[in-house]
Amino acid sequence: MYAVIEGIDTAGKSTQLNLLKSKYPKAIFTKEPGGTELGTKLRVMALNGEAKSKVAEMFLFMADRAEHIEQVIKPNKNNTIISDRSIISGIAYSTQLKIDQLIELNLIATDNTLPSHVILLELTPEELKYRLSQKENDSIELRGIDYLLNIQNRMKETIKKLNINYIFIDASLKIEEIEMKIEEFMNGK
Ligand SMILES: Nc1ncnc2c1ncn2[C@@H]1O[C@H](COP(=O)(O)OP(=O)(O)OP(=O)(O)O)[C@@H](O)[C@H]1O
Ligand SMILES: Cc1cn([C@H]2C[C@H](O)[C@@H](COP(=O)(O)O)O2)c(=O)[nH]c1=O
Repeated sequence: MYAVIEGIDTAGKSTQLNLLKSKYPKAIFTKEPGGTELGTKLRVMALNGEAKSKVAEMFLFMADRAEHIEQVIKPNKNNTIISDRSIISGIAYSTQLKIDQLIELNLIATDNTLPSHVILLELTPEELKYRLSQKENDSIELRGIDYLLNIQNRMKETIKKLNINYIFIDASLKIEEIEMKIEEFMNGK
């Protein structure tokens, strides 16, 4: 199983991943960007806003994704892999290109590898506004609520287009309720 937790910034991905770690002690937990040695450097460059060109920024994330697939996903294909973000974020956050073009480019980066299970934590505008106000925002979060809600819509569209097994969960539910829904989904219920 290659399961990914997706959602815009502050959706609650890390919170749920921490809970999954105790339920799946043998699973490989990984993330994009930054799941490899090269990816750690690319993550800093991408999130510090070093690229002035949006296309250059997109390719930094895509280079991270290609390395992650080769170094982490493919070698562990017979294990349970649970990743914080994936190709879905890659496509959704690259707003300068059309989703169909981005699917083609990203499938080159992933050598046609796709997650088997996608869990999308979906935020309401009110909850997103509140959660962003509670933390220091990085260069992407500083783009604001409308930008992030558009990304969330693009994530949903991308997941449907890629025809992957998915669940959309209301991120405002209680942490334990979300945890239960994720467990049921991963157990195929
Ligand atoms: N179900 C929930 N209800 C209320 N608050 C929550 C819930 N889940 C997470 N939070 C809180 O929302 C904030 C963001 O959560 P978290 O760091 O898990 O999100 P994230 O998706 O990993 O964020 P990022 O993408 O920015 O790293 C944290 O303060 C966390 O405690
Ligand atoms: C994979 C990917 C991510 N992003 C953005 C999304 C977030 O704002 C950051 C990652 O930070 P987090 O701590 O993992 O939430 O990067 C992006 O713009 N493009 C991508 O491909």
